[in-house]
Amino acid sequence: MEDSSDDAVTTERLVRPGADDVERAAEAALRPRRFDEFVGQRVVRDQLSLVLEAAVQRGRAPDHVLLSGPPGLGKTTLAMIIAAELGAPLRVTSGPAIQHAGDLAAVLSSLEEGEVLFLDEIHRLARPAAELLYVAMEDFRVDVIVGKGAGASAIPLALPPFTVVGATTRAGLLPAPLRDRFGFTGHLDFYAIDELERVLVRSAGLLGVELKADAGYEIASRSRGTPRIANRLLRRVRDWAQVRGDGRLDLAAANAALTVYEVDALGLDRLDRSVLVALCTRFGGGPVGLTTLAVAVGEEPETVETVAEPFLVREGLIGRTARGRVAMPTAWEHLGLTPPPLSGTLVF
Ligand SMILES: Nc1ncnc2c1ncn2[C@@H]1O[C@H](COP(=O)(O)OP(=O)(O)OP(=O)(O)O)[C@@H](O)[C@H]1O
Repeated sequence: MEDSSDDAVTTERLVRPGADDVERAAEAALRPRRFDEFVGQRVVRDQLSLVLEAAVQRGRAPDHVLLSGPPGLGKTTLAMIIAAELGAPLRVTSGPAIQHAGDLAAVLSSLEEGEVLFLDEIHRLARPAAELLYVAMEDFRVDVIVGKGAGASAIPLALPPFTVVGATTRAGLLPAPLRDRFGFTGHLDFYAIDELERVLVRSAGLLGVELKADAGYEIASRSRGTPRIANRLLRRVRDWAQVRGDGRLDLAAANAALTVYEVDALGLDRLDRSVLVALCTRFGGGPVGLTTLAVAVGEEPETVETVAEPFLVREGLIGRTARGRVAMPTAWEHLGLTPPPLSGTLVF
């Protein structure tokens, strides 16, 4: 299939895990529709398919499902697959989209029997909406408030059975009573390189391009364990091959394209590298405070902390200590620098 929604070229960083609406539209064409197309996450997939199959056999709506994990790993995709496997309609909304409990009451009271309600970023639901939701999940009822002030009264409205699929990047932020209403919780982990290679082969097929195995490996290893990033890099390599190359997605094209887009062998981009370079060359590997480090790279501390650091810490390139950020031995190695004699000694 040709990718007609071409294409979410954005000025944001290429290796960010999240996506805006434009990019989500481009992603839609590559989204797996059934479990057998969904690569990796074998444990969650097996457990979930059992939950669904059992519910289908009983002719009942399955337990509510909570999916947790970092952005871009397939939570929305799984929610869509759940609805497809159940043959049920899917309603999509998100915590931030629901401003008031009344908004959620309106959604809930219009659900059809068996419908799947996907609530993205469920941890961002305001407390009154969260309270309304867990009553609805447990008792299949919403209390509709009629009137105002002292004369207001609650009229219980029965709801047909439905299934909530909640997605969150921060499961720990969910109020305990809401978390307890989910009969099944699945945690999605970062993907291995060979799994991302499979994602890429599938996506290349859907985009109607041939991806050479070595190019697939190269793109996968720069994709930070995240299918969304893998697909995004694939689209940029395809651009390069079309405009500057001979159309083939081979290793040379992958390397050249990812050099143009400044995504290095580990999947670090310019911001990540400038943090590492500043830490190693200007502060001798640290420890250095976040604010000082941010000034050195010309960014806000929040940007360094939330955009660059999570991956650098996850990859063991930098460490956070009580006295500030430190470069780990792998950071020096990655930059091709020699650490000073005492660096790597952590003082916690
Ligand atoms: N297991 C997978 N197999 C194949 N493709 C995948 C898989 N997981 C995700 N993708 C691809 O990555 C893209 C992003 O996935 P998805 O939107 O489901 O992530 P998410 O976890 O919901 O992210 P967010 O938290 O930002 O909403 C999808 O469009 C899909 O094409």
